[in-house]
Amino acid sequence: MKGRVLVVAGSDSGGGAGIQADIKAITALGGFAMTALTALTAQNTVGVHDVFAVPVDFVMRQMLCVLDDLGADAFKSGMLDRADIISAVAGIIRGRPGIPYVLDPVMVAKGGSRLLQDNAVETLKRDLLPLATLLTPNLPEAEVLVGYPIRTVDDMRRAAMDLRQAGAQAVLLKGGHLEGDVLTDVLVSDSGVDLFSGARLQTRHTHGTGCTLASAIATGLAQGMGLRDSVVRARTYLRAAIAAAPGYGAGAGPLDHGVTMRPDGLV
Ligand SMILES: Nc1ncnc2c1ncn2[C@@H]1O[C@H](COP(=O)(O)OP(=O)(O)O)[C@@H](O)[C@H]1O
Ligand SMILES: Cc1ncc(COP(=O)(O)O)c(N)n1
Repeated sequence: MKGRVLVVAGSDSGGGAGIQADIKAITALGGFAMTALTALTAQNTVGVHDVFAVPVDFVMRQMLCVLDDLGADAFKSGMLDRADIISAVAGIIRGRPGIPYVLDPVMVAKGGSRLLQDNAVETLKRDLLPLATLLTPNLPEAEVLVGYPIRTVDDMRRAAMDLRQAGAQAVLLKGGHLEGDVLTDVLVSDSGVDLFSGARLQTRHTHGTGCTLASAIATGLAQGMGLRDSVVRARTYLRAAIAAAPGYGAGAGPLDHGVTMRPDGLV
């Protein structure tokens, strides 16, 4: 069974987002997670308190070691921190065109800390966007990438189409940051436009939702599922994990990534 996902992202010591969320989500959906760390954050549910950068050569070492030996069925990237890391990661992914790649353009943590340097956005657009099988921006990230405000689902549809024009093969623009009781994610791919809507779960425990969703989708692609089916399963898993959130911490708490492993947790 295929299902090896190589994740390039940062560590969240609080266990709710970043590499920790990625490993948990991939495992919960039956995949095999491998990792290349770009940065370590001292982080909890309240915010990012410190960042320790990993040198770019060591990020590449981690990726190449894994690829030379274990191999991968999908790539997923999250916090890339700096422009030099983005260019290096792009070089490695570009050399393996058959492997699907989910690009989560992480820029700012929920608490407001920057997880990508300002000068790195242009590099991300130029080097990584054209390699993405799927780009998964949230609303603020999509605004930075397209350069105009996004206030409605129609705006989301337009922005997702523009980002596809900019080079991503498909775009899932996530609507969690839009006000309202109903949340809509917009998928634009070569099959057209798909809207996924659902009731907003009333909770403050949404730390790591973006990381979790992108890794869950990458797992589906690694396992040989189609893009739409991967998105549908990932959203079902994400909702179950949000609904079962344990409520840890004083801020935006983590999800229950292990929900699929409980007798009553169905995906
Ligand atoms: N309260 C919620 N209830 C249900 N789904 C949510 C909730 N908050 C976020 N989501 C879903 O989680 C995913 C990521 O959310 P979003 O907040 O848009 O991105 P990010 O976590 O990257 O900031 C999206 O699929 C969104 O629809
Ligand atoms: C290391 C790391 N990577 C990504 C996120 C974004 O997650 P979120 O937007 O859900 O806070 C984070 N907080 N920390």
